[in-house]
Amino acid sequence: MEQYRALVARLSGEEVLSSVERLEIPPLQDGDVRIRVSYSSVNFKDALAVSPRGNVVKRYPHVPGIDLAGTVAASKDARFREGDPVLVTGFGLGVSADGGYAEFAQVPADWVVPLPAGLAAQEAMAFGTAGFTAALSVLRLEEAGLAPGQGPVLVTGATGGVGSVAVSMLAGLGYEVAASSRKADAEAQAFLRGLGASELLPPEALRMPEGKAIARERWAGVVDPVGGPALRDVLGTVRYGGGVALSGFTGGADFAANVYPFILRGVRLLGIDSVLCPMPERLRVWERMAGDLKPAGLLDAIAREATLEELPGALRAILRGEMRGRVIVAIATA
Ligand SMILES: CCC(=O)SCCNC(=O)CCNC(=O)[C@H](O)C(C)(C)COP(=O)(O)OP(=O)(O)OC[C@H]1O[C@@H](n2cnc3c(N)ncnc32)[C@H](O)[C@@H]1OP(=O)(O)O
Ligand SMILES: NC(=O)c1ccc[n+]([C@@H]2O[C@H](COP(=O)([O-])OP(=O)(O)OC[C@H]3O[C@@H](n4cnc5c(N)ncnc54)[C@H](O)[C@@H]3O)[C@@H](O)[C@H]2O)c1
Repeated sequence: MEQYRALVARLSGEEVLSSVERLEIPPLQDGDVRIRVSYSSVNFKDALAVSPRGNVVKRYPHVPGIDLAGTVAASKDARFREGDPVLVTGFGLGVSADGGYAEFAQVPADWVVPLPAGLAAQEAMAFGTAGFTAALSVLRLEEAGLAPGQGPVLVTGATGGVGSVAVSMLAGLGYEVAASSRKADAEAQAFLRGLGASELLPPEALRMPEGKAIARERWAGVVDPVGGPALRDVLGTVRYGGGVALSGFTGGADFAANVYPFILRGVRLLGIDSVLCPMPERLRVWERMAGDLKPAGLLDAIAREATLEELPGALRAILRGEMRGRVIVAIATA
């Protein structure tokens, strides 16, 4: 029986411990595709998947990794053939099913996206779920009427995965980008300027004046992977008719808001879900990511590589809010 290397997360008392192990390739079920993984990536959700109270994974041992890119090694679905370059993000990958931190993965064909022309596997994983979420946020804002020239677009959590890709995509499309980050060091500032942000703001600068229910209009649109209580202030400063694409909760899951931005300015709160995004839209988003949404410095400026062995450290760092840009995982086949 052929073996493959994978990062395996196991419950040990109250802790989840991860290490690289050799596993046996299971038989391929009807309707499934076996993928030889070349790259994966690191997302906030991957860190939750190896956290005992992360609420993402229900059973261990488990192979995490919500993203993968590679080639089809075997297929029991007529849509895919051996050698096809493909990618998978979301659905149950790395959550209900073993994920991309492995040399091989087996998934339902319904989860598989053909790698779009113009995108290498490495680039697809420099995007990964975070980049897909940034792209979906931009698309939803465009659908709500956002266009360059309307005023600054705010990106929160701007040095993180979703945030940094969003800054880069928006700047590339010609938007004026204001980047909000807790990281005030020179390196983080240079990183954000390099991605195309023209204004840098600490989270405190987004607060509405004390006692105000709504404040001066500032943002033509907002990409918000941070969420939490600060969302009230963000909503209160969106320009007439603008949208807020809300994707994350690094700042908290709960927020209190009032009705004024919605009923006085027609502000729209746009929920962003990358996980179950239906396949026709998923394919459209990836086409845009291989085209006009692909940042010039995707691999050089935003992403850096890690090995399977380096993953536990990278997962701890993202949970502590220390991530800058994207980490792609190079999966070497033995
Ligand atoms: C890609 C980036 C990310 O997605 S990062 C987000 C990672 N977090 C998760 O996946 C959330 C995991 N779920 C949870 O933490 C809890 O279920 C939350 C959402 C807090 C709700 O808890 P609680 O109020 O106790 O309700 P519950 O667990 O009984 O669920 C209520 C209904 O909601 C559903 N639900 C749960 N999780 C998800 C999910 N990830 N996607 C879609 N639906 C979800 C449950 O299935 C349940 O619905 P039903 O009763 O089964 O119909
Ligand atoms: N809705 C979706 O489909 C979807 C998809 C991808 C990510 N997400 C969510 O988006 C968020 C970001 O994911 P990521 O992979 O980019 O993570 P990341 O760690 O790369 O980025 C998160 C950023 O938020 C910052 N941050 C953390 N706590 C903060 C706080 N209290 N205030 C302000 N900034 C704070 C961090 O410093 C970091 O820069 C997560 O909550 C994740 O679950 C959702």
